[in-house]
Formats: sequence, structure tokens, C-alpha cells
Amino acid sequence: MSKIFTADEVKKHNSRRNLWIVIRNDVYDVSSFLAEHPGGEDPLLEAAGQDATIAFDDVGHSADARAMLSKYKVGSLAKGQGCSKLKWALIALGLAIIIGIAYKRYAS
Ligand code: HEM
Repeated sequence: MSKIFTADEVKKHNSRRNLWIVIRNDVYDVSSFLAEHPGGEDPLLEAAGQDATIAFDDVGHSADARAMLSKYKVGSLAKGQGCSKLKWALIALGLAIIIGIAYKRYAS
């Protein structure tokens, strides 16, 4: 069974020697991959201890790159702790819809 980590636990692994990132709710230890990454060290260092799903997808990584992920997987993120940008975007959308409905009722 895969290990479950909280976002706070992942955050602690944010140095060159101890570098974890999250991609689609899975936690990866990329410390040993840092020097080998074809995209250089900087993108990984910037994402250290954080959710790198959007950055990883933005690059348009090849199928080979995506297949390499499993080699570095150390576990998964606890439920409800995934990409916070996506979570806040959904909350904002939900609020906008509620306000829209309330305004329509009030205005008619
Ligand atoms: C375990 C995680 C990762 C793996 C296995 C990985 C693997 C690779 C590979 C194999 C390439 C060569 C191009 C390709 O095959 O797509 C690449 C390029 C690159 N990666 Fe990653 N990568 C990882 C994480 C990341 C993250 C988190 C970022 C950004 C925050 C990133 C940014 C880049 C960039 C900027 C390039 C160069 C793209 C280019 O030159 O066109 N990578 N990566």
C-alpha cells in the first residue's frame, strides 16, 4: 500500500538533498533525479515541497517523461490536500454562481 503524506509533511522536503514534489496527488522524491533532469535543476528546485502539477503539465512533458514518474514515487497526498490553485478556482466559480443566482432573484 502506498504511503499517505500530508501537504505539511511534503513541505519539509524542500532542499536539494531532500526534494519532494507532488504531481496529481502523488508524492515524488526527485532528490536523485535533480542533476539528471533534462530541464535543469531550477524548475525542480522552484517546485520543492510543493504541488508541481500545473508546472509539469505546462511543459508538455513527453510520454517517456511521464513514464519516468513511477520510478520516483514515494506515496500519495492525503485526501483533500491536492492542487490548491485548482481547489480555489473551483471555490471561486461556485461562489460566482451562487452570487449570480442570488442577484437574479433579487433583481427580478
Ligand atoms: C519527476 C518529475 C519529472 C520528470 C521525470 C521530468 C522529466 C523530464 C524529461 C524526460 C524532460 C525532457 C523532455 C521530455 O521528454 O519531455 C524534461 C524536460 C523539462 N522539464 Fe521535466 N521532469 C519532471 C519534473 C518537472 C517539473 C516539476 C518541472 C517544472 C516545474 C519540469 C520542467 C521541465 C522543463 C522546463 C523541461 C525542458 C523542456 C524543453 O526543453 O522543452 N520538469 N523533464
